Amino acid sequence: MKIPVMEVFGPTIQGEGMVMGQKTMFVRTAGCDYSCSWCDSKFTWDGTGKSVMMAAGEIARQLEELGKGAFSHVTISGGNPALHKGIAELVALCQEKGWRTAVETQGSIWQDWLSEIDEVTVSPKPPSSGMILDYSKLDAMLGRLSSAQASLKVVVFDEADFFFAEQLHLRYPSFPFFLQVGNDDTQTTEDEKLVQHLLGRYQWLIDRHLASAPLNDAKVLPQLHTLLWGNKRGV
Ligand SMILES: C[S@@+](CC[C@H](N)C(=O)[O-])C[C@H]1O[C@@H](n2cnc3c(N)ncnc32)[C@H](O)[C@@H]1O
Ligand SMILES: Nc1nc2[nH]cc(C(=O)O)c2c(=O)[nH]1
Ligand code: SF4
Ligand SMILES: [Mg+2]
Repeated sequence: MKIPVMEVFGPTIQGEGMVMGQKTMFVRTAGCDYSCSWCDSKFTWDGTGKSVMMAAGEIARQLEELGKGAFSHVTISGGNPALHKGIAELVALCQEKGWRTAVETQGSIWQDWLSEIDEVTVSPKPPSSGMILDYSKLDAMLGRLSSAQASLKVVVFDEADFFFAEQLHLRYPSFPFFLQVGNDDTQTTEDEKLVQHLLGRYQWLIDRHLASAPLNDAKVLPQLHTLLWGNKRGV
């Protein structure tokens, strides 16, 4: 079963969440069941990007060509990769080749292949996104994943988002929990200004976190790739 692929890139470093700093390749699939107001990857679902239908074998070959043997980890992101059943074959192929796998998803759709992923980042969307979380779907997904394998990551832009994060962590206390700085200017090419602005937002999120008892065990992280390369695609 072919997979709609938006881009294959790397090696780069995982700039977010539970394995930040890990050298990894990226496979970015097309399509999303959400439409977050601040999505930094709108081109995967708003019609401005072009996807290609690829078989798992073709994707693996492209990863090998780009990675030139200097990688051992593949991250599948999107859009929502959990829209695509065909990713099962890609995951199996990565396992055969000895590559660890990670996925980025918002937690709205289950696929059996998620059980096979080494690091699943589930990123439920806070109020500022404009999306409404279906807790029953998230309960079901986290019920099928182990807390050694999965983590929760919440992007925070404001107080309401922070409160949402606190409630989420209280509901699922066994899963490692990450707060992530929201990028509110995903269009700008003025990297210096963006970095200064995002570091300010990081400072705000840290200060907010330090005062929050429910989030004592959470970790607060920026998007490292945005600090390094701004809003550039494919890094
Ligand atoms: C583009 S999404 C793709 C995967 C999946 N749809 C999801 O949202 O989890 C990858 C990650 O980027 C985060 N993200 C998207 N836009 C962002 C922004 N403007 N600032 C910070 N993080 C953002 C998402 O919350 C998610 O954790
Ligand atoms: N370097 C890097 N790290 C990332 N972590 C999550 C990403 C994503 O867009 O899903 C991403 C990305 O696009 N680039
Ligand atoms: S769920 Fe992820 S890819 Fe989909 S719109 Fe939201 S941030 Fe973008
Ligand atoms: Mg991204």
